[in-house]
Amino acid sequence: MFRHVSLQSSFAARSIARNAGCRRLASTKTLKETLQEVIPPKQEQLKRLKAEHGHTVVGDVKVENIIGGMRGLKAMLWEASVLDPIEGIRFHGLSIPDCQKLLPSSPGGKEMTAESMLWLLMTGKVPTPEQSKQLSDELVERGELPTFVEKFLDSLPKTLHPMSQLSMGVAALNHDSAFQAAYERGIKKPDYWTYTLEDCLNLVAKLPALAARIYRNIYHSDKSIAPTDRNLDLVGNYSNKLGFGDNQAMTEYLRLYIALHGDHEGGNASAHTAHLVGSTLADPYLSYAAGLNALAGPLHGLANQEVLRWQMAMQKEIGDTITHDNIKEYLWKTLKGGQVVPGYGHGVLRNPDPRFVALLEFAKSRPELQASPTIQLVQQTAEVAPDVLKEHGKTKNPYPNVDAASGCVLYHYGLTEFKYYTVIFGVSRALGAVTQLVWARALGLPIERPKSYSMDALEKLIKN
Ligand SMILES: CC(=O)SCCNC(=O)CCNC(=O)[C@H](O)C(C)(C)COP(=O)(O)OP(=O)(O)OC[C@H]1O[C@@H](n2cnc3c(N)ncnc32)[C@H](O)[C@@H]1OP(=O)(O)O
Ligand SMILES: O=C([O-])CC(=O)C(=O)O
Repeated sequence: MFRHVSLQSSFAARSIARNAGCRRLASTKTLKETLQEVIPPKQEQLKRLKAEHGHTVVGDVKVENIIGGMRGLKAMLWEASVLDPIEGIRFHGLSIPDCQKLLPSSPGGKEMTAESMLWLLMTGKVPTPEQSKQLSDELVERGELPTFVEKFLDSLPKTLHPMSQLSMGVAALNHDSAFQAAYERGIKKPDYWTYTLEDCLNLVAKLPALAARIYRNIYHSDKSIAPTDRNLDLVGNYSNKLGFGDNQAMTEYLRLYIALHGDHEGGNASAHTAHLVGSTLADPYLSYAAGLNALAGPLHGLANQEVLRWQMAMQKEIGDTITHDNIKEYLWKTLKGGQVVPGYGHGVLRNPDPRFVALLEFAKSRPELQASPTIQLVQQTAEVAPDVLKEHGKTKNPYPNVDAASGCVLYHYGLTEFKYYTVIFGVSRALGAVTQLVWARALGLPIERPKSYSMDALEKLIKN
């Protein structure tokens, strides 16, 4: 069903893969040193594009784009990943299986680490295991929360949604923003990116402690949180702090989940929001807090919570004997009730989401997950829903997206509080959002300000 990989992206992937082989032997440069190396040629590329092609037309703007949520408009610069409607996401040209093969894992594990994905997104290069480990060590050093943020989180009511708590906690971290302080001192534009990088690394480093504290506060009233283990990677510590550190399979799943959800080009609502807010030179904490608020919508990241809620309701109604026919009936009931089927459809993808495929492959590789009724229901639903959605006739993409699968493994391993699931997505999506913030400042991108029209003004424009 998958279209052949485009020549350009397979060429990029082969060349990154070849270079990865060389670099593994050679480079011990830090992330910042690597960025100092890769930023100048990109700045030159942007200058060239502006000078030579500033007026080249690459698409039309139709009225349907304007009234259809800007769907299909080629209107943003985003370096780290590009989404193909059929084959899905590529990170600097690398597909998900490429990344699984090439990106370093943690000692004793098989899944790529968040640090190695962050390195790839930021630099376009595959890190050596030493570089990935060195970035882990750097993040561990930066990972403690300010005491006032801990107290602030502890004071919030348990009934406040975990995503609201995450967004408020991230916004509060701006108390110590290096970018904001430097801006107030009066730095020059070419220096913006280094202070932005400083904030971005601090943000990524502190997210596990922040997100785990929210989980423990809401769902485990004893408030005990594991201390940071300096030998572990970012996700190893996150899993520990959540209380799942003794479950190696769960920790590996979290590594895969967090690497895969890291970036999905620029136009998705969370990434775009963080980019838009960042374009005003609001610091990375405020920018990403805004992105998290977009992620908390049920048509976007919150869908992973909705999938489990919907699936539980289906299980309750159907009972123990689940067949394709009664799943089909439940799907029709949902659609006829005027609701969307969570975990299906997509703004850009027109094929099953390769992230959904990768997460289900993980489940298929472990016997205890294969036997899980929750995971079996996800698989059975994915066998039935596309035909129902095609017959329903509205959805442009009747196939499962990542949210259809992401929660079921968490649920099986005992993280059953599904209102928390989007927080894990929020820990992950920071990887792509902060990468763009660093690059937007390094490239000197301007404040975002598209032109809008009223319907009357649009009609006038059409007549003219
Ligand atoms: C990580 C992520 O954000 S992945 C997406 C997570 N979201 C979900 O899973 C929620 C369910 N899916 C949806 O609501 C949509 O498919 C979206 C929001 C993801 C994409 O929206 P769009 O780009 O507008 O989709 P599309 O162009 O196919 O929509 C056409 C129609 O089909 C409907 N439709 C799309 N997906 C579904 C679905 N899963 N179930 C029922 N109807 C759907 C739309 O609501 C729309 O109806 P309308 O004409 O009455 O307004
Ligand atoms: O790309 C989108 O619009 C939604 C999505 O899958 C993501 O952000 O991961």
